[in-house]
Amino acid sequence: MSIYFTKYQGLGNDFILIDNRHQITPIITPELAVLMCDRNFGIGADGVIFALPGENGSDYTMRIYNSDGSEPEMCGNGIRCLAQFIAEIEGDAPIGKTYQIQTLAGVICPRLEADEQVTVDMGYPQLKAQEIPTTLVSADNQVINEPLEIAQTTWLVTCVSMGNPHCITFVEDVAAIPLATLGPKFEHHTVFPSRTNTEFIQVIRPDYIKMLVWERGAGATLACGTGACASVVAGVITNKIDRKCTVELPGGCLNIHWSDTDQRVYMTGPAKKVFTGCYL
Ligand SMILES: N[C@@H](CCC[C@H](N)C(=O)O)C(=O)O
Repeated sequence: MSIYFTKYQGLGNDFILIDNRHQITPIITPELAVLMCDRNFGIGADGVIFALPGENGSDYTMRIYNSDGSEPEMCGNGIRCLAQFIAEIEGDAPIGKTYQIQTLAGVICPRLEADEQVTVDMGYPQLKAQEIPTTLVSADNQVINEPLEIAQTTWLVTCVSMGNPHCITFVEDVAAIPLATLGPKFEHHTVFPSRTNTEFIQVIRPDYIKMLVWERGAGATLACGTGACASVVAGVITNKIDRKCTVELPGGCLNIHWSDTDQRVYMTGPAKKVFTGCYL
C-alpha cells in the first residue's frame, strides 16, 4: 500500500502528517509508524499524526504515534502542525481560523496566526492526573519539588499533566545535563507507571527559561510543546517564573502563557511544511 504524507516540523520537532479524513481509525499500524519514523531506513520523524474525522461536534480528531509506536494523549508541536496541515488540505483557511480538535486529552483549539505561527489553547494543566505517580505524592495528592533518586543524584521533581505526563526538574545549567544517559532512566523509572516525558529547566530570567527534553517514546527531541507548557506551570507553582514566559528549546523558542484569568495554558509557536511524499 502506498501512503501519501506531508512532513511538517515545529521547532525541529518533526512529524509525518496523514490525511485520514475518510475513516475513523488510523490507516497505518503502530509498527508501520515505527518504520516510517526511522531516520535511516524510513522518512524520519518524531511521530506520525493522523487527521481523522471530528467526534462529538469537533472539527477533526487527532491521533498520534510516537516514533516507538506508542500512542500519547496529546502533542503540542504536533497539533500546531496539524492545524497548518488541515488549513492546507481544506484550502483557503484565513488567519484567525480556529479548529476544535478532539484528542485523547480532550478538545484542544489551535488558531492560525500570521507568519506560519499557531496559537493553541492547551486547556487546563493538571497536578493530580491519573498518570502522576502516587509513590511520589505528598500533600494534596500532588508532586511538587519531591525528591527522586536517579543515577546517584537526588532530583527535586514536579509532575504536571497536559493530558500527557511530564516530570520537570530545575537545574543550574542545562548544558551540563547528560540527556542521553539520564533521559531513559527518568522515562522508565518504576515510579512512572505510564512512563514519562522529562524536562530539565534552567531559569535565565523569570520570563525566560531554557529547556532540554527527553520525550517518552521518542527520546531527545528539539522541542516539546506540552513539555514547555508543563514546565512553565511547574515554574509558576514553585515561584520561580512568571505566568508569561519564553521557553528556549534546542529548536527555537515557544511563548507560553498560563492565564490567571481563565487558568488555561496558551502556547504560540511556528509550524512549517517541509515536503510531501509517498511511502512505498
Ligand atoms: N512532542 C510533543 C509530545 C509528544 C508526545 C510525547 N512523546 C508523549 O509520549 O507524551 C509535544 O510537542 O508536546
